[in-house]
Amino acid sequence: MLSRLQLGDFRNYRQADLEFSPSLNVILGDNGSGKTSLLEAVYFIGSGGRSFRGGRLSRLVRDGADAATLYAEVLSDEQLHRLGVRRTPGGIDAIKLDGQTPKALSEVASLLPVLALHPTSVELVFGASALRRRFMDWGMFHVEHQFMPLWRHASAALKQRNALLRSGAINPRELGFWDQQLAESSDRIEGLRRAYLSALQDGLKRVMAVLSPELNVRIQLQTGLQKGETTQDALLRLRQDDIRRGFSQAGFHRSDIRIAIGDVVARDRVSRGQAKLIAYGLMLAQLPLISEAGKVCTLLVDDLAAELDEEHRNRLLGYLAGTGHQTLITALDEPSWAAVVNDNNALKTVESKMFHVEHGRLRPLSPTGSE
Ligand SMILES: Nc1ncnc2c1ncn2[C@@H]1O[C@H](COP(=O)(O)OP(=O)(O)OP(=O)(O)O)[C@@H](O)[C@H]1O
Repeated sequence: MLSRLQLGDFRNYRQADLEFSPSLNVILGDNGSGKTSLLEAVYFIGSGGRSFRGGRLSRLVRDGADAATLYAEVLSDEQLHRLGVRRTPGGIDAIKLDGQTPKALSEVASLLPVLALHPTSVELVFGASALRRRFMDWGMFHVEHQFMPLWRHASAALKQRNALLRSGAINPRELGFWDQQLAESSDRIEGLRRAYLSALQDGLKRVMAVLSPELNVRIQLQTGLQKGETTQDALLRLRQDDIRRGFSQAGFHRSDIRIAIGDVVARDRVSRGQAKLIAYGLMLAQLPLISEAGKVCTLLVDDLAAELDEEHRNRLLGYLAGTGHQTLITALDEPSWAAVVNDNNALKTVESKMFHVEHGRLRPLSPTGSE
């Protein structure tokens, strides 16, 4: 979990220094004050340098500054780690973890599992399959030791096979070799994903019973293979077409999660508000699995009220209050947050810290709201 964060020239922050609560942290501020940017900074560290909002990453650097700097103290496995990152508009140009220089920020992503619950999370239901693959692979990266080496091996095999397909001079024995490498590693990844989704389905049932009991959400791995077919069979079946197209159409990189309400695919059935509850439910269902792996997640919750009616918002807040994971949540001002707490008994007993942000300047508030 995140203990401390210092920002320099990140978005509209010149300088900020915050010490977080291990449970609930409420970030208050008007529109455009810098709430989302703060969550974005945390996400940047935990996701290996990504942002959860669209747009160019070069914009993370404050206008007119040369580089953004982030320093984080992260508690993982009861050890405090110190991480420093510098990002210029061109990319990350320096990383230090406990005095050492890792090759990439993604190498330290396992220290800080972050999940961002924000308005565009609905894309998990409505968007492209790549988002759902990234979603399940994120969970497996954190809970399944075998996953990352397997994924690297499969990615290397896919790259080699695609390069060969495009080379114009295909040696059938070489192609057969990469078929086998890609097929074997894909089948093993799919096996792990299937087991992961099955565990997730159990958790999802419990979360949805709180968030939205009327939605009977079912998830299932879709491999794109025909009935009884192995990945090796599919690669052979699609070989000529793969050669024509110059890429591999079967393998771990083509899987998807089928999200259904009863028997109907969710994207054809649900409203945006319902899709948001399903997406949040899927993310929150990962938390018990993260806990079982001995890790604590940092949840970034932005613009919670958007598209949710009061009842569902309160159900969600009630659930968030009891996860046992660290949460950073945004709200407009103290009266609106006080009203939320007033409606939600579970929030009253959670140990929390509040911060106020105005034009990129942050200050902590005492629990009563006065400075
Ligand atoms: N590179 C940058 N340099 C300076 N300011 C920036 C940069 N990128 C974004 N901003 C500004 O930072 C401000 C904070 O944006 P942010 O999205 O964090 O606000 P917010 O508090 O989440 O607002 P809302 O409540 O409307 O969602 C905005 O005014 C935005 O224009």
